Amino acid sequence: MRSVVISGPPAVGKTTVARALAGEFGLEYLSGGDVLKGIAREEGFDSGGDDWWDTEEGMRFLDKRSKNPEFDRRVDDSLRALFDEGGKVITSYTLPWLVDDGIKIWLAGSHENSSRRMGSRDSIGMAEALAITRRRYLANKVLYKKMYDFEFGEDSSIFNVVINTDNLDADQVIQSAKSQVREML
Ligand SMILES: Nc1ncnc2c1ncn2[C@@H]1O[C@H](COP(=O)(O)OP(=O)(O)OP(=O)(O)O)[C@@H](O)[C@H]1O
Ligand SMILES: Nc1ccn([C@@H]2O[C@H](COP(=O)(O)O)[C@@H](O)[C@H]2O)c(=O)n1
Repeated sequence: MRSVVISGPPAVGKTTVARALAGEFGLEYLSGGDVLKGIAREEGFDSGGDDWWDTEEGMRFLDKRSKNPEFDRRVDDSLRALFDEGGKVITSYTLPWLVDDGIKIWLAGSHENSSRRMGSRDSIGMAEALAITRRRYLANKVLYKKMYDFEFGEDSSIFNVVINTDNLDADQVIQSAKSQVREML
């Protein structure tokens, strides 16, 4: 069975959709974030919890990654090999630009909506969530341009499925993803 990759800006809902697709189609769910957290642990960070990326420690690791692309390269190399085995659903910022086959989903959404979602997931205020969303988005954009020469968030032409999540709740996004993926698996 083909693998599925889900990309999109921070806290747009990638994990939520990936888990739902895994359950619906019997795919194995893997998270780029979890692989990267494993590397953060090797680097001495205490990287637990869904909200870790949005903590001060998570931001420090983001700065470290910005200076050293090797962390991200290790994540991407291992995920690429797993993706090519088939039968996976993977959340990854970068994989859609790095693999040829498979189903590529882009979840679009404004920074404001991402921040609202991050705020309720991580129990932080809107202003702080907005600052974190922008910082994470921009740091990744710069890093991927430098590493792979693509413009994260600006080119949806490589995706098989694009869902604008701004006016949809999580269940509506999931239903849309399921019905489109069902046609392509
Ligand atoms: N369409 C939606 N509308 C409102 N809330 C949503 C929607 N999709 C997901 N959420 C909620 O938003 C929060 C962030 O979702 P999720 O963790 O799936 O995002 P993510 O893109 O995987 O995040 P990250 O980039 O930080 O790994 C969660 O609390 C989730 O329940
Ligand atoms: N090569 C990468 C790097 C990161 N991810 C995803 O990033 C999230 C955390 O990263 P931030 O830079 O935004 O703090 C994490 O949830 C992963 O989804 C990735 O997929 N691939």
